[in-house]
Amino acid sequence: MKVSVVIPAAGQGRRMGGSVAKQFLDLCGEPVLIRTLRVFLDHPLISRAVLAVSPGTEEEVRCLLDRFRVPAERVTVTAGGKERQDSVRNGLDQLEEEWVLVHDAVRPFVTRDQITSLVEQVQIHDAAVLAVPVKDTIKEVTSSKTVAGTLERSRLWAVQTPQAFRRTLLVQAHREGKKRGIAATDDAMLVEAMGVEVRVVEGDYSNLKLTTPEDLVLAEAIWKMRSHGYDQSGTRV
Ligand SMILES: Nc1ccn([C@@H]2O[C@H](COP(=O)(O)OP(=O)(O)OP(=O)(O)O)[C@@H](O)[C@H]2O)c(=O)n1
Ligand SMILES: C[C@](O)(CO)[C@H](O)COP(=O)(O)O
Repeated sequence: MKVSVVIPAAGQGRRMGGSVAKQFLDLCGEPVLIRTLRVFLDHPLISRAVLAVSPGTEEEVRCLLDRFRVPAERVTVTAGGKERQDSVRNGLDQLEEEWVLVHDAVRPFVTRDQITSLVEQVQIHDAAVLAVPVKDTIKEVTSSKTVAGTLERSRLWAVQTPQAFRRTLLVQAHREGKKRGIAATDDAMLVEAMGVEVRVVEGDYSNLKLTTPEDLVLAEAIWKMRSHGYDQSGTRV
């Protein structure tokens, strides 16, 4: 069974601020991107990874992989695009494996078991995403900042990555989404638009997407917690 991963890593990190794109920031001694990449390359089910990076930085990223001794023969570096959706589509063009995972470069805390669960589920359902139940009450708000309504929290999940798909399905979903002008914030949205059911696999809240500065503080705490042998619930593993 062949499974590959596309890692969109071409973002600018505008919400994070600073001069260095957040995927290249140091996380306890290694760049975020390297830490994320290692989880997949160390997984027995993952054959290879495609990194979609800012156009023109491909060689710089290859040097970074070399510096951190990432096995280059299992990583293809390609140009990303204007939006995350474009970067993923470009990454997909480099693949031929039957199954594909898509995972944000800035989510370094995905676990081996979560990847295994997604691979198991995608082979049954063709599409599967990692998600956690929402903890806050979510309201729809008008442009004039008044509440338009409150969503039923018991039905709301915060979807993360990895998101796993039969590759041909995701390629078709991206093609149709582009044709229809769908601006998708995740890949599952494009598959849903085709009327295909997407399976939800429960993850955990430590699978943080580094987005704003306070996430860096959380990331360091999560890394240290895991390095000292504790899982996300604080239980010694
Ligand atoms: N054109 C883009 C935009 C985003 N990404 C990647 O998609 C992931 C999730 O995107 P996000 O957290 O929004 O990253 P940025 O777009 O960099 O953040 P911002 O919106 O704050 O600029 C990140 O790994 C980012 O590098 C990408 O590959 N190509
Ligand atoms: C794909 C994603 O991580 C799922 O939660 C999220 O939609 C990415 O959003 P971003 O604005 O591109 O970070």
